[in-house]
Amino acid sequence: MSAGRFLTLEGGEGVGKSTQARALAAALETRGIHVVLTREPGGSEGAEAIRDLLMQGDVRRWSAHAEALLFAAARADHVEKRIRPMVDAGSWVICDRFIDSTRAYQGAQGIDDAAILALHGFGSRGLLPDRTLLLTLPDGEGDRRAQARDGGAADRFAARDDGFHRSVAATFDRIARDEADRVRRIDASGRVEQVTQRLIDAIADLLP
Ligand SMILES: Nc1ncnc2c1ncn2[C@@H]1O[C@H](COP(=O)(O)OP(=O)(O)OP(=O)(O)O)[C@@H](O)[C@H]1O
Ligand SMILES: Cc1cn([C@H]2C[C@H](O)[C@@H](COP(=O)(O)O)O2)c(=O)[nH]c1=O
Repeated sequence: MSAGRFLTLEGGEGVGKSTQARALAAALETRGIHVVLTREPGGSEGAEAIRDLLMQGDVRRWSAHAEALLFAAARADHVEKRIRPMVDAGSWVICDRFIDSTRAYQGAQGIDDAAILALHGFGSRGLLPDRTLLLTLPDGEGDRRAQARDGGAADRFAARDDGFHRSVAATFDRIARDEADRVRRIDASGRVEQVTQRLIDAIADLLP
């Protein structure tokens, strides 16, 4: 049995993470790899229940600190109940968002990066992906795609202002610069199949 792998897709709203997670899963399955597709917040029964708490309601429903704890709790359950067991069993787990989203989004609300990583160390034993694929688009393009998809109905996070989303993008960029071994920036413009090929190129060294 070949080794399991843990891949994450990251980026701002509407850049194509869910579309590419599905396309990458299909491409890997054609190579005979067993793939588990999952997402955050959510991915296990307990984490999906926490997702409902996080995604619904007023923008100010939770304090920034409470929100960071809820994301960490959801991830701890997801990692223990689903991600680690599936990777240990030899599957490739593709997760739509993970710890870097917390660093970017909760970081944009003033939560310190070191505190987020400390919570991750405790809750999820510091699990990091084998590769993180950071999808990038020119400013405003992801928003346009998301609005075309949602018809203007935004969740608690997407509804925040441009300054918030600029801060999210800047943190993703910083993480990609500082952790270049793990994180690859992927141009998400062009046709879906072109973007998928860029993702495959960015994990070529991990393929069996
Ligand atoms: N390469 C592409 N070109 C044009 N449209 C695309 C492309 N990839 C995805 N889309 C469309 O853009 C919209 C957003 O894509 P998707 O839902 O995959 O993004 P996302 O990053 O997962 O969004 P969110 O962060 O809001 O969950 C969808 O309507 C999708 O069909
Ligand atoms: C994992 C994670 C997510 N968020 C935010 C980012 C998005 O606005 C939503 C998730 O919506 P999606 O359509 O499922 O991508 O939640 C966050 O703030 N912190 C996190 O750790």
